[in-house]
Amino acid sequence: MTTTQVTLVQIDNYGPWTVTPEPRREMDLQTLQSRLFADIAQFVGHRDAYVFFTRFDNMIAVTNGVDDAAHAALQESIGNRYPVSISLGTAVAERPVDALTSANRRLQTEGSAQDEHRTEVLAGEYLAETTDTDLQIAHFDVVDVTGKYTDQINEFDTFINVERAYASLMHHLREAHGALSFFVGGDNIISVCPDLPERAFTDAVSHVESDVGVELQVGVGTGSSAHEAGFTAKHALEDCRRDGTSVELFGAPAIGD
Ligand SMILES: Nc1nc2c(ncn2[C@@H]2O[C@H](COP(=O)(O)OP(=O)(O)OP(=O)(O)O)[C@@H](O)[C@H]2O)c(=O)[nH]1
Repeated sequence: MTTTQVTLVQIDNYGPWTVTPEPRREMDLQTLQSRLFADIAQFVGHRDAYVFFTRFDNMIAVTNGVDDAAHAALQESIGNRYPVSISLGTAVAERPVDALTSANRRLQTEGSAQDEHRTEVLAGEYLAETTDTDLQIAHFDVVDVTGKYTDQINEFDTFINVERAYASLMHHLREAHGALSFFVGGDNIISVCPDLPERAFTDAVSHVESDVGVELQVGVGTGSSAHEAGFTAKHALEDCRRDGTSVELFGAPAIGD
């Protein structure tokens, strides 16, 4: 059984800030958002956690093994260095979407994302201990994106194909299994999953191919932290590339072995 600790990162009262005293230059907002993401990624990455940029004003992190003191330190450091502050809600559940919903609710019950008095909320629960099977992470990518898209058609049309595959996959895994999937650049999608069998990934790949005509491959890993699960998933994806298979589970014997 998986146990996912999710942290919702929300910039406090960001909407009003972006237009006060008048609308701010868009590239200044983009710079702030991407630097904030980079800072948070570096902070949690050093603790073997993952963070995904999602909408940038809200980011979703998988923080198994990261305790309340570390969350408080991150919040304090951002507050000291940025013109905005962040609130953090954390929760633990078997299914990633359930952990996120609980984490989110902790902030929602404290007030609105656009309430100037609701700032630097730090509310949550943290895993007391971790085990090697707490997290299952799947790393998907498009089979031969370079040959089929990048070297053939213009960048925007390549982007449309990758985004359509992402939309199809994220909906399918969210509805069927309560998994959370994130586009992470290039042709890569990382899914934080509950404990799923190989069949679920075969079905997901088939679903995307029949839905939007994009062929995916996926490596699946497990671990006590997002880094550990994600890193084994990357190795499993290398097995797909080497063997021409569409699904590989790290450590599972290959069919025919
Ligand atoms: N975030 C992330 N991006 C990656 C990773 N590996 C590759 N990419 C991105 O994906 C793009 C395409 O690389 P590949 O997936 O290796 O290329 P491909 O042509 O699809 O080749 P195959 O995956 O072997 O079918 C690269 O330009 C990178 O932007 C990774 O591990 N993480």
